[in-house]
Amino acid sequence: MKVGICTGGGDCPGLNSIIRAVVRHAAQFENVELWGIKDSFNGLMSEPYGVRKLDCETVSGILMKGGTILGTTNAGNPFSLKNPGGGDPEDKSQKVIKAYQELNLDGVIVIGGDGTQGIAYELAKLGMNIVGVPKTIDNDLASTDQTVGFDTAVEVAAEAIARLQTTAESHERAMVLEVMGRNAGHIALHSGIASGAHVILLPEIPFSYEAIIQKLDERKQRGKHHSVIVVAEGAYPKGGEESFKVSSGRKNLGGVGHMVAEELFQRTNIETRVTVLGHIQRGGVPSHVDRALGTAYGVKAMDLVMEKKFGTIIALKGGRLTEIDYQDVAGKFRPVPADDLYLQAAKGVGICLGQ
Ligand SMILES: Nc1ncnc2c1ncn2[C@@H]1O[C@H](COP(=O)(O)OP(=O)(O)OP(=O)(O)O)[C@@H](O)[C@H]1O
Ligand SMILES: O=P(O)(O)OC[C@H]1O[C@](O)(CO)[C@@H](O)[C@@H]1O
Ligand SMILES: [Mg+2]
Repeated sequence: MKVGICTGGGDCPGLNSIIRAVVRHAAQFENVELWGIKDSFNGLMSEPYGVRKLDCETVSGILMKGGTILGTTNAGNPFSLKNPGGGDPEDKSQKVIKAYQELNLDGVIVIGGDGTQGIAYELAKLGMNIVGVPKTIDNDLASTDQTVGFDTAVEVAAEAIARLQTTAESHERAMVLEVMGRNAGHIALHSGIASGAHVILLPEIPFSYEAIIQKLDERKQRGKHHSVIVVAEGAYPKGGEESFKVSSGRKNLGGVGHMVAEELFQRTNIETRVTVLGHIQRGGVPSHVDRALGTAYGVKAMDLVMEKKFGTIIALKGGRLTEIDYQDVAGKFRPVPADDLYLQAAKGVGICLGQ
């Protein structure tokens, strides 16, 4: 059996633990070859193909290494591939299918978030045998309780909040921390609760400045002249819109932290400062949770390949790994639900959610 493996979308801590587990588990079966595909599906569109054989030696020592040894991209949709020379994007999906056939692959393990899995579903419809593994710091993939990478990102954000608490207190400032997560507030919510943020603003709940100011006033009356405000990059004010910034010609969510800080200063005269945590949330050593979860996902992925259960993506549900049909996941996004356990917890301890 010849099996491909790739990582797609933004990188995250824990990807290498999945790759390592797949390769090590594959070695327990006879006649299984693992082929790493470079940079998501790009390795199947390049000439020559960007593929290399993986064995236990190749994956030795990568368990605690951040990033992905296979490389990745979040700008490589084969169905509408940007033309480096300019002009309209082109559909290169048939090139991927041709490579898959020419390489004699029996299946591909696709490790990715919602974007990558959406592409994988379309490729599966064209005849590729695919098993999906959910990863992303954003934790916004439908049907799974936790994606690989989320735990580490929360850990990093929680540490940042804890550090902002002390400097906020010394200077009696409102410190604003902008965290990642695209249009889902999981990172902001979990890290904010974990490190005692006073205000958490999520994309799921359009915020009002009046509500935030009321919270700061209440704190002032209790003799607390500092606060920490965690803002998810996709958050926006009631009746307003999301904020974007352009990096290397690409429009990404970002900028809401500065907007909130400035508006609060204008309205209250409280001194504010902004920290944009950025890609620090995606780099470095994965947490033990992501390393263990990644290993479990990797083993399950290889088992599904051996059982020929293609067209499925793994999901963690109530502490168990199960497989779900691609069609039940693709195109679905998981924001923080209104009845989320952590949303209730935040409200229960009096954190202002901007309402
Ligand atoms: N709904 C979609 N359907 C098909 N392709 C998509 C969709 N959304 C994004 N893409 C493409 O998927 C690729 C990866 O998407 P994205 O950047 O969203 O990463 P991801 O796999 O969701 O992981 P992460 O969110 O952690 O970065 C990009 O090439 C993007 O153009
Ligand atoms: O690496 P890039 O292209 O700047 O993308 C950043 C985006 O990717 C993520 O880190 C993961 O999806 C988001 O949280 C963030 O909005
Ligand atoms: Mg995504």
